[in-house]
Amino acid sequence: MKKPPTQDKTDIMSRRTKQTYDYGQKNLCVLLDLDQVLADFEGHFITKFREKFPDDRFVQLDERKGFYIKDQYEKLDRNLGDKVRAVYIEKGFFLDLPEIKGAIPAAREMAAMDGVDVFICSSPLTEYQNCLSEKFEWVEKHLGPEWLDRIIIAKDKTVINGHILIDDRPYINGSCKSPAWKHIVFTAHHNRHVEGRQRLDNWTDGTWRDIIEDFKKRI
Ligand SMILES: Cc1cn([C@H]2C[C@H](O)[C@@H](COP(=O)(O)O)O2)c(=O)[nH]c1=O
Ligand SMILES: [Mg+2]
Repeated sequence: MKKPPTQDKTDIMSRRTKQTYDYGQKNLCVLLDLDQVLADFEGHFITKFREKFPDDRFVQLDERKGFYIKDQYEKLDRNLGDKVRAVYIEKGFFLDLPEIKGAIPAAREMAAMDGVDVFICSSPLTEYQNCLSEKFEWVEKHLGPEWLDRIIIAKDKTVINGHILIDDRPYINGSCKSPAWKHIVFTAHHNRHVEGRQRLDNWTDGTWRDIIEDFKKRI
């Protein structure tokens, strides 16, 4: 465990987070996914897909099943895969994602809680050219520049340290078979068929506070 700083309060790391030092107390480290937890990827996708390809078939949100939109559209028509991809690799797609209702005030309140550190943990598209910088821009625009230091970009979230990961992707696999975090599934249309998981259904009914308080007692 890191030793407490001697006197230098300008140390960059101590400004970034309520840093955990070895004072005998620990902060709860919460990892928040971005797409479909803070930002409405699926809703925005349908809007843009229908604008761009008005004559094509599409999947209503309440018929979504499975994480990858592309896979489900390809089952409808195998030519739709490239069109799906064209929608979310387009410049501006990630920047223009609307907020998930209540997510921004909840993230701010969570980050201000005593004994809690919050990070945004997001996977980029392999076609990163627009997506990567726009994720940073989105966070700056919706949460503010001070959150830029809290962004973790990782293709493989299993290697990231933290106590909780709130993420809509129901199965998060990677090279670490026993990730440090407990996965709380953030409910989305595509994952509502998945059973037997601890969930957070929304940011608006206040249940997120109970989850955080519960985990604070456990660390
Ligand atoms: C639904 C869906 C998502 N993606 C991409 C979009 C994002 O870059 C990541 C999701 O990242 P997260 O950190 O797990 O939220 O996956 C995609 O390529 N195709 C899809 O259908
Ligand atoms: Mg997600």
